[in-house]
Amino acid sequence: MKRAFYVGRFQPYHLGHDKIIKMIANDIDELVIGIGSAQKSHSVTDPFTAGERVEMVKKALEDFPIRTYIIPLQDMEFNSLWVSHVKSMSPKFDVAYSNNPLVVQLFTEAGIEVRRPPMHERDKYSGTAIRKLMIHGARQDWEDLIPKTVMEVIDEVNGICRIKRVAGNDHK
Ligand SMILES: Nc1ncnc2c1ncn2[C@@H]1O[C@H](COP(=O)(O)OP(=O)(O)OP(=O)(O)O)[C@@H](O)[C@H]1O
Ligand SMILES: NC(=O)c1ccc[n+]([C@@H]2O[C@H](COP(=O)(O)O)[C@@H](O)[C@H]2O)c1
Repeated sequence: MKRAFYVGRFQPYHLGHDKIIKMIANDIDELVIGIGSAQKSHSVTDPFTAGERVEMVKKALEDFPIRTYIIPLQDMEFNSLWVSHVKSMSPKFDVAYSNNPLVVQLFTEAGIEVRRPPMHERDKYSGTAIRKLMIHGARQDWEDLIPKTVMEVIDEVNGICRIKRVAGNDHK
């Protein structure tokens, strides 16, 4: 039985994440998804709470073929202690998947195997690009970039109004 770990901020969860997570599922038996920077919300770079992001991921993976665990992870001041923090919060895992250079470095130094999944249409599927469109674009500019269930979570919490307000734009 092979269990993997995948971490992201998921601000918001988008179809790039979805494609990669579904690809990872072919190689492993169970997946732990870490919701990174769990303490952050209500900002332009991190608009959604950890709870909202848990709901996004959970609903997006409703028909996922393997068992998943979703765990919120707060950031720590000490990068050198982060892997211990992750290990204490997560079910045990055998391999980590990430493209974040710091995450790759910290896991590698801790002796944990890291696999780097390919990027899927990164110009389109990027949290930063999607948040920009949410603030400055029309709904049709970004709604096809996230799963429908994620859109429903964002609507339920009035997320577009929130991100526009914290960005200082007129939210109407
Ligand atoms: N289009 C994509 N294809 C494959 N992997 C992706 C894609 N976008 C993000 N990832 C990966 O998913 C993980 C989680 O990323 P994260 O939640 O920060 O998304 P992001 O789109 O990079 O967001 P942001 O632009 O806000 O940093 C990272 O390892 C990241 O490299
Ligand atoms: N010192 C720390 O708290 C530490 C170190 C490495 C990664 N992280 C977190 O892991 C997540 C990595 O996700 P991304 O690949 O989406 O950037 C982020 O939330 C990041 O803050 C935290």
